[in-house]
Amino acid sequence: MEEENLQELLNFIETIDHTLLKETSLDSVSHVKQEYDIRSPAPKRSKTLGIANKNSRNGNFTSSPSKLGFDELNLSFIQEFNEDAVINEFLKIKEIPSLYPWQRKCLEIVQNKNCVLSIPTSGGKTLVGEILIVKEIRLKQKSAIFILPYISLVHEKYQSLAKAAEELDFFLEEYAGVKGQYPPIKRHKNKKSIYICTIEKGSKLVGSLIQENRIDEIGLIVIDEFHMLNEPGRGPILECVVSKVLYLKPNIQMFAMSATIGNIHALSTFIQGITYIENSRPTKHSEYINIENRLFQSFDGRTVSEVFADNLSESSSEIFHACVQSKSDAILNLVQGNIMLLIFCSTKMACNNLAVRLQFERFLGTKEFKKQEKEDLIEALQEENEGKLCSNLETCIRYGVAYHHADLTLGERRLIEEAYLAGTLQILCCTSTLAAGVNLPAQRVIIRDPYIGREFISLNMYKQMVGRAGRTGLQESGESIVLCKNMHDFTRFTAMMNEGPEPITSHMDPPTIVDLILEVVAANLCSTLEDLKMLVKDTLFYQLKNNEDKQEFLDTTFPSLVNSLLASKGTMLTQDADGTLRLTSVATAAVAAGLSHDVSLIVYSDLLQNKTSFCLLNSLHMLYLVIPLEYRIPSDGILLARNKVYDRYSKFHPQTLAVAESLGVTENLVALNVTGKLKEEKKALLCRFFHACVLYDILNLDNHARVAKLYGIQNSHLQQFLNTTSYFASKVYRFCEELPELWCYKQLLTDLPQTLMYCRAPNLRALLDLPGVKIGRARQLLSAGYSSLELIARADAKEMVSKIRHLPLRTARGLISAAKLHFITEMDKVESMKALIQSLEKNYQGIVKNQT
Ligand SMILES: Nc1ncnc2c1ncn2[C@@H]1O[C@H](COP(=O)(O)OP(=O)(O)OP(=O)(O)O)[C@@H](O)[C@H]1O
Repeated sequence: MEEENLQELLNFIETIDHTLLKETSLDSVSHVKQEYDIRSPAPKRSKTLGIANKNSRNGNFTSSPSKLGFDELNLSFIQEFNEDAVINEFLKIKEIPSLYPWQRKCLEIVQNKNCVLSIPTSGGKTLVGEILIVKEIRLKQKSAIFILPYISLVHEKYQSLAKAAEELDFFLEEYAGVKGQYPPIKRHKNKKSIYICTIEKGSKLVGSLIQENRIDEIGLIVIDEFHMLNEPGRGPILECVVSKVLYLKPNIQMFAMSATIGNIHALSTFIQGITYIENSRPTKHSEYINIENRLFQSFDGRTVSEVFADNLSESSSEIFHACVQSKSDAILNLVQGNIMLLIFCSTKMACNNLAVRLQFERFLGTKEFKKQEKEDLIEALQEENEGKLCSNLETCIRYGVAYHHADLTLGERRLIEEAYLAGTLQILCCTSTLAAGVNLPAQRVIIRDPYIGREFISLNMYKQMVGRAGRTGLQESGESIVLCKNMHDFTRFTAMMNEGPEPITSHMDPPTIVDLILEVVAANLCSTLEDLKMLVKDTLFYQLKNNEDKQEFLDTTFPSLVNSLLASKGTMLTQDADGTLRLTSVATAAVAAGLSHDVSLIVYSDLLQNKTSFCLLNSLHMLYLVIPLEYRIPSDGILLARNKVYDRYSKFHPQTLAVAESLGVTENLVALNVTGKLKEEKKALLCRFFHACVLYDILNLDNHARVAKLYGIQNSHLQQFLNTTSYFASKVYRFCEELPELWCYKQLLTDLPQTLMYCRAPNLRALLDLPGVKIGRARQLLSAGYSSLELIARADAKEMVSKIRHLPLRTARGLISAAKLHFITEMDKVESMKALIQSLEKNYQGIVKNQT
């Protein structure tokens, strides 16, 4: 018993964030708690008061009679368990006056059922998901998982829920990028958590909870953007989450939200729930299409009718004038006035060119508007980028215009988004990345031409873009205009509208279904072929087949797929004599690391191969191991300029040259690379090696801009490369942890993921840990005196805004709440540790007593 406790204590101590312990003593934690209104954990709730328990899924939340006398009852406590009170409390925190009628109705109908909610973009669906989560935590005392498609949205959600978490006393746990622990930390004092996850992390989280028999800690899974099922990469992972939960049949409600989709009923059949469709939007949206000097309007989102001079409504007259009556380019007329405008362009280059062009069209007075705020933004952007800022962007900003696309770093994009929201910028020329990943509103949305790159726009993406027009709380109405350059585009576009939303398909075909098989065998959900067949029936992939194909799949395709996993010399699965399926050690490691089966095989053989010739002269070979697969292929990933690579090679330190030599990278090869006359295999070797060199230089030269210049890489691409590599390194590390034959790598890779993640500014690591804080903002915080999370948690939002240039009040409040939450989470760890120490002491005293 003592040994177990001791081990538990040691494990626990391992999980403690050492930086925090260094930074914050126990005393200072309690100090912050007393002085800065960090709530103590809620009193433990007595079961005798009839708090909903496991059986509450049937929708009955009646309290069982209290064993306490009336006098002892705390009335506010009872109110806390009243559904309306909980909703109102949450709405108050979110500063939302009341629910829309459809939201109230939806909450009534959904109750404990699985549901797919479909409503046009910005209709208010996320709020319904959030209320369900808060109800789950407050009324049913269960934790909840919130799955979102992008890291940026996870950060946004974290910040928007931080205040509620602080006031309503629950934990927010971030599962995105390198953040998130599996299985999750068991929280002390019965406090519940909202796990805010990306799709991949959410799937792993659910898997780990099933494996540890802890899945009943979760009462609700909310999935935003459910139509992501349609994405080849992440769709199958999302499908896996749902199928695992359905197969297990735990007491978990699933609430999936989506913009309008074609086969919504197929999706609600898939999650074994109801469909809730709402077609109204809280704000009015006028939808226009322009072709040459003609204007069309759609009133129902499907059909279009032409707008003529004699049937102009008040709202359409300005657009009509801009597109039809004026002789100049429609876009130039549409950008006049002081309105919030998003202009979607098909390429990054088109965004840049348009932004530059528009600045000349803006009337001179715009330069004076929010002049100081614009200068502050420029300074913040320079701070983000080691003092540099593209001169075009700088000039555009002075006219209230900016571009926004993937060539900007995440930090730059965030600063531009904040400036737009604060009204410092009025026009953003952006690519589709903004429509999918960020919640920015607009009074007018213009689609410059209906393409994304060279592809014709999809209806789903179009709806996402125009959904930004007219957001609740900001404007009463919004308008969108698609500018078609020729009749061909116009016909194609209107035909697409007419056809209506595309149906969702499943991408979980046989190669990807293997990962599901491995996951469920690892989690002990399925152990025989028959179990697996039952599970497969719970996939969308299976359900979308016709009856004949379903039978063929179950009888032939699927069994032979499982057999192939057994047949390949037991690489992934083995089978006992009684038919029980087991994972091989490599497959177990792949599941633990979150690597797909095919990638894990490549990584495994690569690691074994490198073991025999590992060069320890410096860290270059180690970095070479964790280069993500997409950066090992010359045509993918960041393209390193060939001549720059040669220059860099010629200046390498002899030790680096020795590592190169040991990996087969010779001077001859690098010279041949300049001519481009290399075999694919050799090109791949150089591509991987020089990507490792980029990392090596970043870690040693400590100047990102210089490294970017040395290799001819864009700063934003360099940052993306670092993030991806850091994430991949964390997977490789986890993979090695599971396999004894890879023990040496485990020691070598221990700190690498974190080092890569924070290498741009290791001194800012604590600040960068706050969701959504990028390097520029962290530097600003530091120079304004907010050098630690403790100082941020203590800060006053208004004072912070006055000290930091270009910091919206909303962002400051979010930062302070997030910092406080950090301390609340750390205090929980400390309290668990204290409880463990007390139990150890008690046991030890017992032993001493027995011995004497
Ligand atoms: N009942 C309400 N009253 C006032 N504002 C609301 C209400 N419901 C939602 N909102 C606000 O409307 C905006 C859009 O709401 P929400 O994010 O829930 O919509 P959504 O349908 O999820 O949008 P998207 O499709 O972009 O994800 C938010 O700013 C939200 O706070």
